[in-house]
Amino acid sequence: MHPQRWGDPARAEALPEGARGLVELAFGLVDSPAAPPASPPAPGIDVTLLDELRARLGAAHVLTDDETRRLRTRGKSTPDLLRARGGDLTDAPDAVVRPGSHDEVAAVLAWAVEHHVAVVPFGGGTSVTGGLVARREGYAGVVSLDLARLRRLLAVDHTSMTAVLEPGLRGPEAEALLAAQGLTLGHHPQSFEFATIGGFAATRSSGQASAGYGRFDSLVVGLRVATPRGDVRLGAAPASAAGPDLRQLFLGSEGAFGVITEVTVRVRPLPEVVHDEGWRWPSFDAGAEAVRTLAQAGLLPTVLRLSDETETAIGLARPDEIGGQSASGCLMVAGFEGTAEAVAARRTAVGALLTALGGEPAGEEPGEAWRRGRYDAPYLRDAMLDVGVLVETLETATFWSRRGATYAAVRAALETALPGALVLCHLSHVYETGCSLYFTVAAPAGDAPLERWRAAKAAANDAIVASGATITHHHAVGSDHRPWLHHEIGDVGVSVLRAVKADLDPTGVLNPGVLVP
Ligand SMILES: Cc1cc2nc3c(=O)[nH]c(=O)nc-3n(C[C@H](O)[C@H](O)[C@H](O)COP(=O)(O)OP(=O)(O)OC[C@H]3O[C@@H](n4cnc5c(N)ncnc54)[C@H](O)[C@@H]3O)c2cc1C
Repeated sequence: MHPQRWGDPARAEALPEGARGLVELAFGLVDSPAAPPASPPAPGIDVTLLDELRARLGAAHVLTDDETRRLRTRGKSTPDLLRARGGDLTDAPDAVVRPGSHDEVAAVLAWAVEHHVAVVPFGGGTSVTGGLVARREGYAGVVSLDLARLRRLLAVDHTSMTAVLEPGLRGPEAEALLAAQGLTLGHHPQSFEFATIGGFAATRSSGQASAGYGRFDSLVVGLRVATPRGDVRLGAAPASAAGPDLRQLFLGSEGAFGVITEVTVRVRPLPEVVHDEGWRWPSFDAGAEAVRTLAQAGLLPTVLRLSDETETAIGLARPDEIGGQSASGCLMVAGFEGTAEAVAARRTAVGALLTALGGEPAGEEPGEAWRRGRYDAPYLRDAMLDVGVLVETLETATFWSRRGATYAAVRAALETALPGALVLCHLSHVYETGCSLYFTVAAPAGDAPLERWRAAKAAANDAIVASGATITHHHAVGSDHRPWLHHEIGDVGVSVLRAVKADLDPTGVLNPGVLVP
């Protein structure tokens, strides 16, 4: 991972020529290169404490060099990138520890409790909500607990169609191990190439094919978690009436309740056929009604996303990448995966319903173009930052009856806070009862981009909670959304979270300042 940009350093690129003209027209171009990579502050932890850990894990797995710590500093939100580009590494951990087993994770937690050191579980480092920035005050130091050595496929049950994965496996690594067994997990968030199995579980991630495969939390059937109070194993059966489902306490717990060391997931056969296609709608409202109808008819494709008018127009301005012939209306992408027979049957049924609802088929190219470029947008964000354009995303979910009001309220909040901004939205992650709304914002970065974005994001968060929607559908709470969580779960909900935290992590060493208000 690049320390100041998204993804593979070899793929860092300047803004493509076609997009450059568009950006210049909309915002102007201001050359804004990143500062040369800075050194993090010297480790602020007593070195003799680290020697204890070295004796347990081996010296090679307790690291304090600048490069290793730089790569474990914060996540990959635009504010994180802006701070890294400006040379601000003040949140760097004092050390990076890399346990190689569940027992070594437990040993690190015992050490942290004994010496009151804050521990930040680290998967792929792709958090966009400040999930990797622990509060430092009052602690003897902060260590990043990197799960990169825990990356095995531990077991496969072909009869029950489950697999046990270690948390440090990145998306492609997990898929490759499963593919060798003829299986797939089907979880493809945009951060797929770098994010990990443990991170997906700890944030309740949702992938681009969630309509067909389900959100990550719905794929999890079992968990093993190391907590400062001991080991927890959950998921004895596919379903259970043995009280509240405690797996749900750890899904989305963002490293604040324990470290997830094994994840048992539901798996599916590798699809025989993958087919993508586009549909055009006269308006976002018309397309959204069609999506609702599909969801409520039980006729969802595997992938389903609908861009609003602005996102469609921007996408269509670069037809080589997103596809389509007309800049008007809204583009829907539908993807189908499965056996040849199942895909054919579903395509026929979905196509008939969409046609009856007024959709116009746009052929395969828009869908195929989306699939080709589905992991590329984050690289474009860096290229935009290089020319002085602030780009960031945010997301929420709401019930169908409030979709229009939430969309309008968030859009208005962003446009008011950032005059001249382009606000794009797509609808994805669809349910019978509602959907998520995913916004992309582009605006001139100006002199104080961090402060301007924070104000805009706060306005959007206020609009989200005022409209009764969730503060996050899949990016998690982290430290960024924490001030808004009580609006969603109320005083009693907050005190339940605090009670769980106090019981599992009585000295508060796990990710302090993240999730729990
Ligand atoms: C460009 C980009 C695109 C993205 N697209 C999507 C998307 O499509 N869908 C989506 O859901 N999210 C998306 N995200 C957000 C992010 O990728 C997800 O939240 C992802 O699940 C984080 O996984 P990770 O392994 O990188 O976790 P990290 O960022 O390393 O950690 C995230 C949080 O989980 C905790 N954690 C990590 N591993 C463990 C563990 N084993 N046990 C306990 N706690 C742990 C961390 O302490 C932290 O609080 C995107 C982010 C970026 C930057």
